[in-house]
Amino acid sequence: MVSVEKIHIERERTRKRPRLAWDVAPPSASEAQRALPVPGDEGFERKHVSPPKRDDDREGHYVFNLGENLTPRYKILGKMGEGTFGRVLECWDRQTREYVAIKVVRSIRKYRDAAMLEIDVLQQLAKNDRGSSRCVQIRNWFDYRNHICIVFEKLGPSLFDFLKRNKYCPFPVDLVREFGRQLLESVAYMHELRLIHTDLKPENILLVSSEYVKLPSYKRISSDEMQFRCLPKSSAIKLIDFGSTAYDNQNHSSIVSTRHYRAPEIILGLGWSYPCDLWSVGCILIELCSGEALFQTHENLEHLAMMERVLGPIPEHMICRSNKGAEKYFKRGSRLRWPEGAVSRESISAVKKLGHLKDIVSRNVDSSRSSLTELLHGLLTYDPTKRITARQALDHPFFRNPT
Ligand SMILES: Nc1ncnc2c1ncn2[C@@H]1O[C@H](COP(=O)(O)OP(=O)(O)OP(=O)(O)O)[C@@H](O)[C@H]1O
Repeated sequence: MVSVEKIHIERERTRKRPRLAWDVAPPSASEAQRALPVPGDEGFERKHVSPPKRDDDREGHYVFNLGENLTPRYKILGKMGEGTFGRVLECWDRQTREYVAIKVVRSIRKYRDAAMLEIDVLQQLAKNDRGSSRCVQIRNWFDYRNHICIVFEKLGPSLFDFLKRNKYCPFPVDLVREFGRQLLESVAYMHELRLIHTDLKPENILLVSSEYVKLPSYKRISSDEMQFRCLPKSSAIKLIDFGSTAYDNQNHSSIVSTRHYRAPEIILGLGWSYPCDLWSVGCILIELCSGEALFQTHENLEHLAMMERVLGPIPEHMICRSNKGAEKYFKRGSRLRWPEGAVSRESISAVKKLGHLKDIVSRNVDSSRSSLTELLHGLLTYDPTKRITARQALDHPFFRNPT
């Protein structure tokens, strides 16, 4: 069995291409159905023929045209996203008469194997779900022309898509609280099943609905030009992308997570477990409140320097245990080689620009400042053994006593 470790690619911040017109309403169900015969009809398969077999592109992606069939059952309506593993297509399911999102995995052995692991995780999540897991639901899967296809319920835009579309205007703190609560519920659910997501980030948190409202913004550029901001109509979210999910008892690859959301124990080579997801949640909550990623870096030493700027010194006991690769980031055993180890002046000023956690929160949040700061300190605790768990976080006053 090929593990996700083998296919793990250092996930530097490669922001996804924008989803295609996520805010444009899909064609109405009746419109899509009108053109389509009813499943089960005699000759159904003959009517909904698959296109002639074509070569995949150079990266092993399935080549398609809009309006074609992906097996006789699914009609391809559009492309919703793209990731390392494959492309996600919006399709019409002729059998269930619903829109679905189908991840068509690249026809490369390691991605096919990883997709089978993802299916296994998705089935575990579905089996134990009592309706409140807030993890995307798998509807079906099949192997089509050497591409593993995973059929999901169709969701809306990601929180990252939403922020981007809003020109990185932050979400109001009450909405961040709602997102945070649901995100932690899904993380708690996964951890109780002994699963670690390892790739939590705003791109992997999807709004359930694409509906939004457009409100005048309080910031006016000039007297005749009113700024607008969009807010989702519903705060319901679900977690996606279980392609990097690990079982607690499995052998782990040493590097996981997308760079900006990567916990210090991973960078220091100390090994990782459930707490790495909580670190990512901390980074995500700050990003939702401020509109931008907290640790905007592509490099380990700069990343650690940023952490020290926001959160204070890294505990000595963690530095002492760091692996050979991470030793070079420290001098005299326990002090960060900073700023002398910086690669550029820009890097030094990027670190300097960051403030303490408390100041970052104060700059971006009007109410619940102290309880949010306290929660974030719990999530962004360096020592993974002392970091709060998802259940403890859900019990925090930020969620229990909103002001
Ligand atoms: N159920 C869904 N409904 C709507 N859009 C979806 C759904 N699942 C995925 N998408 C879109 O497709 C994109 C890619 O999906 P996903 O992250 O699962 O792919 P991946 O290849 O595993 O990505 P990565 O490179 O991050 O591992 C998402 O960012 C999202 O925009």
